[in-house]
Amino acid sequence: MPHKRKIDFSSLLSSVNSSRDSNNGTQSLNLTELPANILEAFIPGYSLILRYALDVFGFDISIVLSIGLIIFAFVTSVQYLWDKAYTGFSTFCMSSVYIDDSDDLFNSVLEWIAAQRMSKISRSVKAVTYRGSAWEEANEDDHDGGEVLDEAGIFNFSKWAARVPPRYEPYYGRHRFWFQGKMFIFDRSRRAASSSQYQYGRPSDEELIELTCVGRSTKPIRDLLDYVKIWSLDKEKALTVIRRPVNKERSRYGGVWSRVSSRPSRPMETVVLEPEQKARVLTDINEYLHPSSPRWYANRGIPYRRGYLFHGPPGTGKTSLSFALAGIFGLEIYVISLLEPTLTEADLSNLFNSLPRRCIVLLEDIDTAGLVRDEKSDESSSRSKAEKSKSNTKDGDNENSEDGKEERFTLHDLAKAMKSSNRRERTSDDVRQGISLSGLLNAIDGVATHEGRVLVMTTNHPEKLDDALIRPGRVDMQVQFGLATRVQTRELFVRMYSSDKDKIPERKTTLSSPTPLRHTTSNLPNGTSKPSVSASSTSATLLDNITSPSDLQAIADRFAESLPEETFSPAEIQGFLLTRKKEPQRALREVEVWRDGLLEAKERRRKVFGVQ
Ligand SMILES: Nc1ncnc2c1ncn2[C@@H]1O[C@H](COP(=O)(O)OP(=O)(O)OP(=O)(O)O)[C@@H](O)[C@H]1O
Repeated sequence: MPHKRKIDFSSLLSSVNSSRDSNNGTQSLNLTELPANILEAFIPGYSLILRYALDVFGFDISIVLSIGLIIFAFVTSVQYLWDKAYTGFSTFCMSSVYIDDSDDLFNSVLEWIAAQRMSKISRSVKAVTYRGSAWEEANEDDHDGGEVLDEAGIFNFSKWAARVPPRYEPYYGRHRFWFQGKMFIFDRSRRAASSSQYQYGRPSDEELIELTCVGRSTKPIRDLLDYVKIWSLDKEKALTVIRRPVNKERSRYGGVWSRVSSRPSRPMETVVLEPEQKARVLTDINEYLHPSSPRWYANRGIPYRRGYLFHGPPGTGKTSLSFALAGIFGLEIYVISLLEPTLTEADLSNLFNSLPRRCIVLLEDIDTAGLVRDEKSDESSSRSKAEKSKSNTKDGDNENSEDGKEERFTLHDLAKAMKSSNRRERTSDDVRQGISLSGLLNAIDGVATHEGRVLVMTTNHPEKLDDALIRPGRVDMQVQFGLATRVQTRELFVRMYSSDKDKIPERKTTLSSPTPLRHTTSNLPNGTSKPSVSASSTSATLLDNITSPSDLQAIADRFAESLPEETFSPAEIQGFLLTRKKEPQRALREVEVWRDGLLEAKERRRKVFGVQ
């Protein structure tokens, strides 16, 4: 029989036992004495409980406690040793890459991880409510609203949204996963927010992802990140990312960009413009963005920047073309409103200096921004503007009316004028304090860090702009947008009644226009490359008793003939068609009534505002 071995805890318990008399004169303890001595020190009356349990149940709980204590000590020391060994191993034999939550990669990695098996089988995941954009929710042809329509056939958005499952991503902590035969560790952690970081009025914690792999090189992780970037790009390749300056109420620091959304890239052919007009802009930007251009500019000492001024009445496609350009060239679009009251010149300069290598910066409604020079230069610039305004009237078009003072009025003009005057009343003082003309010019000219960007400024009133703002070098090409011509009206009609599956034939567009463009003036000679913009054949959707695509074309012709040339903006025509979006025949029937009503309303407003 093996002899039961006594454990010598004498040194451990010497302090506890110092007051205790030893009956047999030895310091050795048995298992029952061990917890009694220790627990006695922590739990007053423990020996009484022990004796009571022994008397009543005849069971010595000290044995269980002793064994428990030994197991606990064993596990703790193994864990301690393991941690030490792991720390040593990871220090010398593992590599890590950290990704901050302010980086785009953070979301890409999270999304990729969420799509992996590891997130599906993990027992510790974070559920994130899916907040997709409207366009992600359904296709146009998903007509079976079945369960989300109420008895009256009304679409209920809450019901619809409730059907979208949440996204599951790994929770904070370490998670292992395999990629291309290698093991990686994904560690997501959170750092307490500093007082400067606010989101929705409360401090927002910062998050960090650590990707680790075995080996002394980060190459496998870099490969993984390359893969994730391409995965993410493939997913988003049809999207245009839109960024705006971070709202100062959310962050103490101004002059920082944040991603507001991404939306499907606007196909160039959905912007109805003169093909030559599009071609000229496309060719110019295409040449500018070519990888060999920076060297070309550098060799000639020219700052590598390109600026465009899109001007014309409201609703004629200036913003639409900017987004379509971003889509076609795969650029992100950075939108700045100079009317933002909290925007300072320092912020503006930071924003420009933190632009990526290639992007489109969109400065909208630049004329309403209340940019001012000192009074002297104001006078001289207004003189020069008056002269320019006169010369513009020579161009005719829809720019100015007979007396050369006011523009032709449209509903959009009216809305815009009211909006602008409100804005001016509300913000002119703020803006004067915030952004001056020289502040904007400094930001645009800036240091070399934002070379490579495409600057697009839009305005309804180019004649109000200071010459300094639109001089060559700051604005290299001006593009004038006009009210809808008959051809454009026709195109808008056909596009409206064709489904996504159908391709609309675009009027032939190549990137280099052989004929000079009436509406476009370029300050620099144009490019050489001539990639072509696709023009495909079509069939239109059959709607509203239209039996063939040629019927649609015929109706479109009649529709276009019903509207006077260059009187309505594409936005106005689109607005009319949208309210009859599945009924081309009805649109044709009702267009004359709409036309007369709108002309009358414009006339009335013209009289009220005393505009010719
Ligand atoms: N040339 C066009 N081709 C296709 N759609 C157009 C065109 N012009 C305007 N639209 C439509 O009208 C709406 C407004 O257009 P957009 O915002 O591009 O006009 P804008 O000229 O930038 O106006 P604003 O000067 O008021 O900012 C958009 O929904 C757009 O689809």
